[in-house]
Amino acid sequence: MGMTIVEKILAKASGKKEVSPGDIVMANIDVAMVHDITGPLTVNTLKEYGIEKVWDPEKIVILFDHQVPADSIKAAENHILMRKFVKEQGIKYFYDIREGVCHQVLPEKGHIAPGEVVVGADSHTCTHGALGAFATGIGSTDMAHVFATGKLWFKVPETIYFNITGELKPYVTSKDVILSIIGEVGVDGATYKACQFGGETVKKMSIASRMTMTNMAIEMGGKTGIIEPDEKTIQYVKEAMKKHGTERPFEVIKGDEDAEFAEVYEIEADKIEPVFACPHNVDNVKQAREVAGKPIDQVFIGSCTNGRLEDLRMAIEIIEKHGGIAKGVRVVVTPASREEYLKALKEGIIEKFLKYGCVVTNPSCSACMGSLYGVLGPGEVCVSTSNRNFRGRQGSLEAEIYLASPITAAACAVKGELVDPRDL
Ligand SMILES: CC(C)[C@H](C(=O)O)[C@@H](O)C(=O)O
Ligand code: SF4
Repeated sequence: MGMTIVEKILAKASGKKEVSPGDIVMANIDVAMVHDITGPLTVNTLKEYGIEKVWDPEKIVILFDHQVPADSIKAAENHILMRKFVKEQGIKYFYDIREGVCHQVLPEKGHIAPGEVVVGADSHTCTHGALGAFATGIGSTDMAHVFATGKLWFKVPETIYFNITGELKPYVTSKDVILSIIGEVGVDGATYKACQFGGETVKKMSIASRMTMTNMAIEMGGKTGIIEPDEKTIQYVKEAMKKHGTERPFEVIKGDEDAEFAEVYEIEADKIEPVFACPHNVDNVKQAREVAGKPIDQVFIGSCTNGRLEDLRMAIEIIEKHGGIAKGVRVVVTPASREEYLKALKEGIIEKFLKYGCVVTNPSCSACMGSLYGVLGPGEVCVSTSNRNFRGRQGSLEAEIYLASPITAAACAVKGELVDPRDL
């Protein structure tokens, strides 16, 4: 019997010819990432166990993105601890406060390649599956095991295949596709399963749009999200490696023709409409027209889900076309990384956001998780391009968050209320 892409990657990483769902394997890790929030616990756990040297200082990536620049004494202390660790261990790839959100920075700097096993102490590590890697979020203490040994055990997950075909309608993006899928599957419908996205619609998508989809696999319980690598993937990965001096050989792994899936969903792209994930769960998905008309206070455009250049471009186009944002609405824009910020700056996008009265922040997680900027007060309503709308995610437990695409979010900023972008 054939194997899926995930089974093949895990078989290779654990030195086996074949694996099946449910098998327990000990896999070699290619890339291990921690950030400023999860790193300190990993480091302290290593210390507790008396581990003096990490297994490979070139395979660990340490990055500060959640509280940057430090937003409290505690955050500054975490940064100090991690910088010291980086020095002591000779960690080769360390990105201090300036580079942006880990799930954008790792791919753009060439740290992710097809066929690799990537673990990150962050739940949205599944994003990297967009490049054909097996990538999953793990806890800080599991990460200490990885730092010490370079290995981690996995139960080989079953795979759900989402076959997406047909043309997306105007104003409908990959975010509407993934939100619609989560609405159908439910927040725990894919628990411990690999969510594989394929079909002609996915093939046509940019790498950025694909990342938006794999990013949210965890929001339906998925162990990972993954897309088989194609020419676009290989070109993206090679260019990123070349630009940043991270070149290394990699193997393009794809699933077998006769691979077996636990479930197959047939998704017709042309039936998908602009949607919102309504408070307070990601699977509470409604068509934009069903909830239109509700006044909003804030719009957040950014995050590892939708803070890339194409997202910023889509958003500013809508705002510009309609001559600006509604009075009384705050719009917070956070490019996902310094590189994406610079590209947007060069294209004049940042200048336009500023001209229309949006607040543009440094690349970070801040507004996405309500830590430093863009915190919501009781009763406030926010449209966010991020991936979570849980109670209290961006501040007050009494605030409401509606998740949407950058096009829909921008349309809401223009109108000052929830709206379907086609009805502006
Ligand atoms: C702070 C971090 C551990 C967390 C995660 O793992 O996802 C954050 O990135 C988030 O999106 O809520
Ligand atoms: S941008 Fe948001 S979802 Fe992504 S890693 Fe940061 S806090 Fe988590």
